[in-house]
Amino acid sequence: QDDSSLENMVRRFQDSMSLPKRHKFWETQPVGQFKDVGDTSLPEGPIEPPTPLSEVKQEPYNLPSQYEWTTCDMDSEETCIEVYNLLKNNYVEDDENMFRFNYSKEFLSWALRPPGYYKSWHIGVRAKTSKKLVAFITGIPARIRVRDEVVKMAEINFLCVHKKLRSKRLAPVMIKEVTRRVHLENIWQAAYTAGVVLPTPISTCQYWHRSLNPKKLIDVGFSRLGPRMTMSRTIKLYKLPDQPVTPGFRKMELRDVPAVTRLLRQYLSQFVVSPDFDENDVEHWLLPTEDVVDSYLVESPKTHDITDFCSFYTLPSSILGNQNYSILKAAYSYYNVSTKTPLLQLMNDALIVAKKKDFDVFNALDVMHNESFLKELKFGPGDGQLHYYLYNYRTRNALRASELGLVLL
Ligand SMILES: CCCCCCCCCCCCCC(=O)SCCNC(=O)CCNC(=O)[C@H](O)C(C)(C)COP(=O)(O)OP(=O)(O)OC[C@H]1O[C@@H](n2cnc3c(N)ncnc32)[C@H](O)[C@@H]1OP(=O)(O)O
Ligand SMILES: CNCCCN(C)c1ncc(F)c(N2CC(C(=O)NCc3cnc4ccccn34)C2)n1
Repeated sequence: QDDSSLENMVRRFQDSMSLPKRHKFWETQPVGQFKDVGDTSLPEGPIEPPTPLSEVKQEPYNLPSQYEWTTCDMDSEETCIEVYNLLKNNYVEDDENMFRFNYSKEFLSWALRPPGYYKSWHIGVRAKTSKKLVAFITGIPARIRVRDEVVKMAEINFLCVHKKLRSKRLAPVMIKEVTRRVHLENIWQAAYTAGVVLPTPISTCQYWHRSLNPKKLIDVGFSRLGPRMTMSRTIKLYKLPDQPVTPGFRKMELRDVPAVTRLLRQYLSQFVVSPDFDENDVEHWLLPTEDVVDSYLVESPKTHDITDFCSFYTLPSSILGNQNYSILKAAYSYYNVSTKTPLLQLMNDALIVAKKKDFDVFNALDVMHNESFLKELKFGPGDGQLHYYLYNYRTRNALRASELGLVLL
């Protein structure tokens, strides 16, 4: 029996005995370790000091002999298609394998090319003979504030190993390689989220879903008909007005970038962890891009001040094995700011425009002030939890979801 299947047997046994899980890789990494949880003597901040650049490993980590590293040029349409197809067929699924994320090519191109991005952080693994892309991991640079410290970090995402190459310990090699390439740019911290528990979350959030097309959601098994509910009663329950109700509610435009940046920076300063966006970042991340990100603002009809902002990104899921539908069109709440319009009303307008754009469901995490509108706007709690992590940065203790002002894609 090769090592990995023995490893899997051991893991299944451990799980069945609910023994504390070993994290052979993560226990070697500068991350909060489970054994240290609650030890308030450990200071908040970097866990390890930077290494002198001359001491950073210059050559890539070793892969199994039949594979080779490749840098994925996301400016190339051909490479974008390869990355899109790898993720479409092998990326995150729900626990019942009914859905799989289907990030679009345009979305991936947007998500991976923010101001100051490094091509070398878009890392692929190919089979040497077929040249087939079989694994992927990405980093993008971000300035993340933790309390009063603004830290240059890498946001790590899109870790994916082809289904046929799972449980071969390829993921740790991918992670070490992206870590090495980030170190070469003199960056020593990272931020990432995952649906799985690893050493050690800085916070854990709950997903909430607001039905926009309840008939389709029930048909595909995303939701179930409530007790004592008929389909027509359910459709009526989730019905929304045809137009937003807030006077001055309109799409964001390029000319709004300075005002939206001021509004967002001020609003995000109240959270313990948040991005430190400048105007270039706001232009990239929040200017509307068709089928990728939508953003709206409220311009006071009287003063023409910009007083509120809301945004959501487009992340469809493939529906695995349903006769009538193949795609679930989902909107994910992104960054929202309310200073004059009640957040409840602002988010209801976001639901209205999302329904108008034919989204089936509007998802939101219970981060920032989202808790204040979720139940009232008829969101239901989801099955997935999202765990937030920092690499080589300890936080004093775990944060409440409402202390998080960071949304990763
Ligand atoms: C300074 C710069 C630092 C930059 C780096 C910062 C860290 C970035 C970290 C990455 C942030 C990613 C953010 C996202 O993209 S989250 C989305 C992750 N992708 C998916 O879930 C897609 C579907 N699944 C797969 O493609 C594979 O199952 C993956 C690739 C996830 C694991 O492949 P496989 O199933 O074939 O396993 P293995 O035998 O190779 O390796 C097993 C080891 O890998 C650990 N593992 C499993 N899942 C994850 C996970 N999601 N994050 C971190 N570690 C993970 C696991 O605990 C075990 O280690 P240990 O428990 O024994 O210790
Ligand atoms: C590193 N990037 C983190 C974000 C990845 N994101 C968006 C994510 N990570 C874990 C989740 F648990 C999750 N959920 C959204 C909720 C949901 O919609 N659950 C039903 C469902 C529909 N389609 C899919 C596809 C995959 C998993 C669940 N799915 C649960 N989202």
